[in-house]
Amino acid sequence: MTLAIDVRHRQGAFQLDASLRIDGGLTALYGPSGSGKTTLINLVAGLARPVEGRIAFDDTAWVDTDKRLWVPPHKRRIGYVFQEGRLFPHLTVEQNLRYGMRFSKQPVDGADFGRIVDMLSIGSLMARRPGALSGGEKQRVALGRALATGPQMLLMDEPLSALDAGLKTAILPYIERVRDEAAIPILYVSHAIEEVARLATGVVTVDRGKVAAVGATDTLLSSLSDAGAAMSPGNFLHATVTAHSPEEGLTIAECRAGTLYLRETDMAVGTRIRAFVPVGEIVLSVEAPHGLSTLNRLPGVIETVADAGRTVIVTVDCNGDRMAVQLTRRSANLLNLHRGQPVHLLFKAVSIATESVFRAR
Ligand SMILES: Nc1ncnc2c1ncn2[C@@H]1O[C@H](COP(=O)(O)OP(=O)(O)OP(=O)(O)O)[C@@H](O)[C@H]1O
Repeated sequence: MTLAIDVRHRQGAFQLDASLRIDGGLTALYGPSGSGKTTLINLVAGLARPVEGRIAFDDTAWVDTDKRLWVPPHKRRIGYVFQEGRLFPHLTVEQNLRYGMRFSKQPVDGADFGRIVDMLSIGSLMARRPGALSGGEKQRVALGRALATGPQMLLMDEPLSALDAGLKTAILPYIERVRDEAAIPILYVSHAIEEVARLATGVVTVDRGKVAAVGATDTLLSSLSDAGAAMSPGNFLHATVTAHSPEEGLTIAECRAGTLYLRETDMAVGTRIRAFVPVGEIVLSVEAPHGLSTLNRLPGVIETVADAGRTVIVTVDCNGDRMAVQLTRRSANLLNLHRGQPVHLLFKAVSIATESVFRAR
């Protein structure tokens, strides 16, 4: 499946000019506040009409201003999950789940309904009303309600931003399951880099109403480091869990760059993981570190030193793992950093969020 978007739109002083193609998997729309992410998915959903342009899902055009073609939202077969669940407070979970199905042209059948309920572990909540659900449970039900309509595409607009860190971590595996099992494309708006790093198979970055970059998650989030600080991008390290130290609350893993010390996870020894290390969390040292509490110490050699506005982005080859580090210009000047220089990259185990360490796909 392919969603092809080529639109121009105006909202007050804001102009959106976007042209992109999205294939299957979970595509994150990522960018600063006010960049136009919600506007873009509202255009896809049919909640707004572009001033000019075309949006097509495979061979079906949903909007084509040249041909005066407009398919209303309910005929696009899109499931929509918002920041706050927007469940009907007076209906039970089951009634909420079945509500959308009544208005859908192709709701799921009984077997698929059961699969959705199992996939999201909401079977035990069926008789409750939304007021008796936690924030994370509400979002799982909202996701279930969207899936039960039998959508051909799912739009999720910052679905986790109202949840605290613990609830967020708890719901991420469910979104991964939907991504991997529901086999429909998902367009997912977020400005939380860890969420994008973990969930997205592809990323579209949006900046001031324009598509800035499109690419596979690992490649794109790593290369964003060259684009500047505003996005707070980071590095993916691929590693294998080698041990746990429950008394210290640590999980230990090996990657090409060296040994990683992470907050304790429940991933078994031997599990292949990806850890997302934000550029801003890394300290660069030109000498072997002594007397520091920092557990993660990866040796490497500087590859590039590049200006990024008021800061400097340094890329370091750590035995084949390429890591980007963000420094102030003053630090870079004081250390006289240059290509080929041996350095050490340091970061604390606790600076890597639990949700930033996940199973490799
Ligand atoms: N109805 C409207 N009338 C005029 N301007 C609007 C309207 N709705 C949104 N805007 C403006 O359009 C721009 C894009 O908004 P949009 O909600 O798409 O951004 P966003 O990237 O989703 O931001 P956030 O991450 O904060 O949700 C913003 O500058 C916003 O102020």
